[in-house]
Amino acid sequence: MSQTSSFPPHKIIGVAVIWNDQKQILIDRRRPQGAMGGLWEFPGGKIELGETIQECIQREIYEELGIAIEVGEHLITVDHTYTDLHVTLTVHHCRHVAGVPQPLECDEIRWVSLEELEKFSFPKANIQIIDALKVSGE
Ligand SMILES: Nc1nc2c([nH]c(=O)n2[C@H]2C[C@H](O)[C@@H](COP(=O)(O)OP(=O)(O)OP(=O)(O)O)O2)c(=O)[nH]1
Ligand SMILES: [Mg+2]
Repeated sequence: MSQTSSFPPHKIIGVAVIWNDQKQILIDRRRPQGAMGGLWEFPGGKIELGETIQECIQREIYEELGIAIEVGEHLITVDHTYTDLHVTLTVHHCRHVAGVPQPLECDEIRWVSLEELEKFSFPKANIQIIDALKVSGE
């Protein structure tokens, strides 16, 4: 029998950098319990079987925040290994289209400018995402 599982487990995550018309980005704070509890992140989640990354991002954002977005350009793909988890974060620029964001699966949400991102604590893998955003925003 073939063995396909590995350690640490690998999660493929679609991640959204959602922009509004004021050039602000939507970030959310993970719930205190569980992995990376209390840290801020860009909303997103695990890809499901048969889904494209774009479909995954659109679905996750509707589930987590109740809003409609347009998924745009790819920003960066980050591979990062935490102690017990390997993640591939595929990050796209997105545009807020409709609905008021609600913290349906997180603790808190905020619209922030690119400069303000520095003030929030993100997981380690996000350093590369934030650097890429700064470069693309220059
Ligand atoms: N959404 C998101 N996840 C991130 C970011 N940075 C980062 O390291 N991660 C990690 C944290 C989690 O281990 C993983 C995202 O998984 P998740 O827990 O939100 O996804 P999910 O709800 O679909 O998965 P699950 O808990 O049902 O297994 O990626 C980020 O900016 N946004
Ligand atoms: Mg999530």
